[in-house]
Amino acid sequence: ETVEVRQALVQFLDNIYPANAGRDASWGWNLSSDPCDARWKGVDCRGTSSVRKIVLDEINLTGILDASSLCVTRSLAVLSLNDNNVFGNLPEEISNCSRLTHLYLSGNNFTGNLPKSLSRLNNLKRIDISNNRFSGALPDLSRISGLLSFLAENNQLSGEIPDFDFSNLAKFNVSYNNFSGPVPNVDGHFGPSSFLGNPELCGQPLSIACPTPPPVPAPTPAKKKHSSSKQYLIYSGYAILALIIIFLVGCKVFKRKKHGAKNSMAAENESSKPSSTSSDSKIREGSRSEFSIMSPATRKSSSLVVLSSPMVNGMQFEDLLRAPAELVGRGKHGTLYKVALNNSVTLAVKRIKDWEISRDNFKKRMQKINEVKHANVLPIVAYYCSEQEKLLVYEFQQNGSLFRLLNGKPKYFSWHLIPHSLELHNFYKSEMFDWGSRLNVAASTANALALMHQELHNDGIAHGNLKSSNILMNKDMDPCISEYGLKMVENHDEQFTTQIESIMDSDSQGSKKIFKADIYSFGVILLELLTGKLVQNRASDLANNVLNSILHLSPAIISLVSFLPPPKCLYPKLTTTYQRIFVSWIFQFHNLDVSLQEIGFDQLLIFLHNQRILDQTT
Ligand SMILES: Nc1ncnc2c1ncn2[C@@H]1O[C@H](COP(=O)(O)OP(=O)(O)OP(=O)(O)O)[C@@H](O)[C@H]1O
Repeated sequence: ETVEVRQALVQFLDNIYPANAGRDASWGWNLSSDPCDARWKGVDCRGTSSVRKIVLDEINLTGILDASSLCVTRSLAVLSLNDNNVFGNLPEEISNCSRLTHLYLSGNNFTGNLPKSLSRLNNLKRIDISNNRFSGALPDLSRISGLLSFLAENNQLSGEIPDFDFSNLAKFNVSYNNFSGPVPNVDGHFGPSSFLGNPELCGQPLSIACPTPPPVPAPTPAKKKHSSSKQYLIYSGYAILALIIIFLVGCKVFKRKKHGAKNSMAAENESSKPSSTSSDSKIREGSRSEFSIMSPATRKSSSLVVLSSPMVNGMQFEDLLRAPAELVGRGKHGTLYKVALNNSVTLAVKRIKDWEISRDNFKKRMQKINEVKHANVLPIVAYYCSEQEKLLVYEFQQNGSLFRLLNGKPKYFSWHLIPHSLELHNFYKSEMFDWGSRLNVAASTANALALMHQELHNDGIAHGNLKSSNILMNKDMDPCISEYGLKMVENHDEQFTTQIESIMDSDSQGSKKIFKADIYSFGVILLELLTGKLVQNRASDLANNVLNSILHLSPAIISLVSFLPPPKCLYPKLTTTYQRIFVSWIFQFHNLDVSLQEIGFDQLLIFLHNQRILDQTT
């Protein structure tokens, strides 16, 4: 180890076990020896020259955990301090130990909140903080997609239990804390013993039923994130839809009263329409049927445009209004409802929020998008636009999204391409989302994106919000890009844009940025496809775990990714940058210490194969 690491480790031990507290000189842990060569007590370097494990269990440590010093040791994967008397907080700086896979702090006197930064340790597989005095809410550890165990019993933690991915957890225990609210859906994976001793916790698998929530009025934007309960979402979905329906039906009744029967559905027939604005005319020219739900005076501001689609041939707005609707989810840019029409067609209706776009521009935009067809882009079935409301209608895709595929509801597939460990590999083997399928998703999405970009470049319409939940799997399990063009460049958050600029050549201004943002986002999807891990916090995950390591890559290694489809079928700009990211990610992700310069391509493949990293592909 370097002198800097040695110094930092000595500092760490001085803080957690002060020299005057009776520590044994034979332990090493001094500046004159190397932690690996001299085998410092509790240090394991596993045949390499860098510290991988520090295990200091049951040795009466009586100080504080100095994470700033500890995490100078970048290679640290396992930290175990079980059954000591370590006190104070778990510091935010623990997130500097970015390769940490196992964190065992059970049986100490830790106090205070768990640091939010814990959720950035996305290599973590096992966390044990049981039998301490931690308090406050849990950070959102559901972001750590490879987590196998979370043990936090016998603390003073409070708030609601976040929605972990319980299907992936092998061990989970939060008993004897102060958690409140409903137990998240554990899908039968864990019994009551994991939750006992939290007096304000309710719902399955505990025997205390939760109070039934009263029907909730339409939530205001400020309230929207406060509920995590599925039931609440469903109720509020019904409430919102009921309000929309009442509003729209009210408008229709008003229109009928005022103008008599002649206006009621006359506009349904295109030929019978009165003259309208140029944009309305354009829409009719494009073989669409359009009908209004407002009085003629406001018709322009509130019409459902049904685009030509055999699936909903003859669908009328009333059909949409009458059909039962279910709230599927709330995204950053709106709410999605599943609407079942009575002719067994199921639609997805996206209600977009806070999009300040004029009615005409919205229509033109939808029209342009609709003109470009690609088998891997989900077509818009219909749209609706008024001052207050924008709705987009798509065919509902029963097979869910790529996000879901990768994040593992077993109903579909496992999220593991490259198994994190043998146990998980075997567990999920039967329903693997195989490498070939992933390449198909990557190539089809790239081709579709390339075409959309090419055709819509002059109009400045990029996707704007490309991510794995917007890649839907159609009935043949082929990917379809959904919600193309629903976000404009000015809506991008600053951090995201800065991140994009830092990795792309910075020749672009204004609307070009959003095309680059798509390419960046596509890279994120590739990473997720390759690793099976979510890249949720784009800025930090990518910066910390991926992009930094590109700098250390030997160009020869790039050829490793020859298992990708031929470059011509991928979007050309992706080939170099993302292949580099791919390879570096493999190394980062699996904590591999190999000298990239010294190892040849063939050897590398064998090495990765032996490490069970490429066993899907080689
Ligand atoms: N046409 C569709 N068929 C089936 N599921 C869909 C369809 N469109 C979206 N979904 C799914 O519904 C859920 C909610 O979608 P929504 O677009 O509202 O959220 P999001 O994609 O997470 O966020 P954002 O608002 O940023 O796009 C997501 O899981 C998404 O994959």
